[in-house]
Amino acid sequence: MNRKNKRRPGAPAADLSGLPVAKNEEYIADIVGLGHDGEGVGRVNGFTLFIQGALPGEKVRAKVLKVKKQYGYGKLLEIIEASPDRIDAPCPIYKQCGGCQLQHLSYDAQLRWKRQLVIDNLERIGKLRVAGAGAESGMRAGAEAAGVGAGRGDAEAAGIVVHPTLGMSDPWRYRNKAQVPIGLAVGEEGGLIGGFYAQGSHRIIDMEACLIQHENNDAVVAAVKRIASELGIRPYNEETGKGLLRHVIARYGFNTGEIMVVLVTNGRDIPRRDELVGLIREAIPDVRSICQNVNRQQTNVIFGDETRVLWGSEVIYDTIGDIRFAISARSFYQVNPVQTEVLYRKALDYAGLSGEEIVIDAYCGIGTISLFLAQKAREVYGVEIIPEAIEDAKRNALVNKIRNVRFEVGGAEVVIPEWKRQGIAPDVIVVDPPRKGCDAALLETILAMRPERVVYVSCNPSTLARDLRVLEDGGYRTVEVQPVDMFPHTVHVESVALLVRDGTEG
Ligand SMILES: C[S@@+](CC[C@H](N)C(=O)[O-])C[C@H]1O[C@@H](n2cnc3c(N)ncnc32)[C@H](O)[C@@H]1O
Repeated sequence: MNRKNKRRPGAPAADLSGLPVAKNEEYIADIVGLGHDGEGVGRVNGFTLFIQGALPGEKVRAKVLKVKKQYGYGKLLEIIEASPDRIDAPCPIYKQCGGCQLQHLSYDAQLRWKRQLVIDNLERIGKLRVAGAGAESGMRAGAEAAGVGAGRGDAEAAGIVVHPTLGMSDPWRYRNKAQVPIGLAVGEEGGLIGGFYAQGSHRIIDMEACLIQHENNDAVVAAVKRIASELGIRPYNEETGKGLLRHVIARYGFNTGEIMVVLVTNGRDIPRRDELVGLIREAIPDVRSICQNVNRQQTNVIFGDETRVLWGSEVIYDTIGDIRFAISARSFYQVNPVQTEVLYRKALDYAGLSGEEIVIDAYCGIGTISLFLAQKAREVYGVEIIPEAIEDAKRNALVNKIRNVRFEVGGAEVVIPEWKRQGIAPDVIVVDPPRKGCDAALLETILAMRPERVVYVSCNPSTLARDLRVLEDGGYRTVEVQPVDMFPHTVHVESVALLVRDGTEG
């Protein structure tokens, strides 16, 4: 269900009379599911009300804030019957901060919900049949719980096996990267604040500690805020486009202890730059790299195109398994290193390599999955759109003495068709696209190349489901999907899917 539909200018307002709820009135709602943004999906006299903070299985009292023809939004006023899965969120700023959405749900229930979200998307968007897909009790996601657009499930075979989500034994302090917008403290001359944007807004909530962030990243952000304030560095103002410091990015190598600090600035000149660098080095002894990224655009995009080293190395290193990775300022590197290893091992397992295969790793970033696969394949080809990431990937191959890999910069949808023209015939294609999923031209090329297996690593179950449908229609069968909890306490779900070409064994 598209909850963002806007009325066309000039179109008549929807007739909301006769609906079972009215704006500003209070109702008792039964919560029957959890929506994609972690909100409770309530039912009031058959009408759907999305209520932030309510959990499946609960009975709540809510005030209606907004009504549309098919659904509305309510504010949680009282929990009349609480879910056994409800817990007290440990973070003191959980309610203001938009970073986590599920801290009030027990971790075990979060894992169950994430699996259900994957199943719901496969069924509803992909029209795929999932083996034994009875909903986890009370864990249906938004549209499904509301009974809108339910899936047909028209795949032939027994259905896709969706495994229980692989969670963390300690799901806190797992992030290796903090990306913090900087603003001006209200009423305090010159003081800088930095934290998260409040949910659904661009209002910065100042934050000293984030419970899903590694402690070192908290310390780096706090130090940079303090030092920049002392040196009189002005924060960037989104509305006026004035001011200098936009974001502070802290990256921490969990297995090496190396730290990178990136200052994203609205211009090249940093006043008292040498003092700034000296004070950061003094405050953070394990820092290995201090970089500046220049972004003069009035945009939500964090990074600009120009990055330069202010001090130290242009990369930091980290390890996953026994492979060492160089990571530069703008390169994508999975944020949860513990679960990354779990994810990559599953991708490797699904690739089913014997040492003889030609493999393509599309959207390869700094070559993390490529290098994992190369240890078990004849040759791996990686493609990635960010040039610095490919430089990192090449360096990573050299550092790890892995020679059977070839990396190329460019859009996967452009480079892979070119590889096809050159006669490269992969046995396995691994894709790990951004949230928007695979480009249609890439899916077409995969179908034309006819690899035996496709391994699809996804951070967005809805685009995963959409793309699996295309691959299924083109002669592939989705065998299994493994959700991996890379982002505990948030609504984000990572999964890895195995597809085999029709007529081959899964
Ligand atoms: C989810 S990340 C995966 C990276 C890598 N596989 C990993 O696990 O670290 C997606 C990557 O796709 C890259 N990307 C985005 N659009 C692309 C495109 N059209 N072609 C190739 N790479 C692209 C991004 O820069 C990013 O590095």
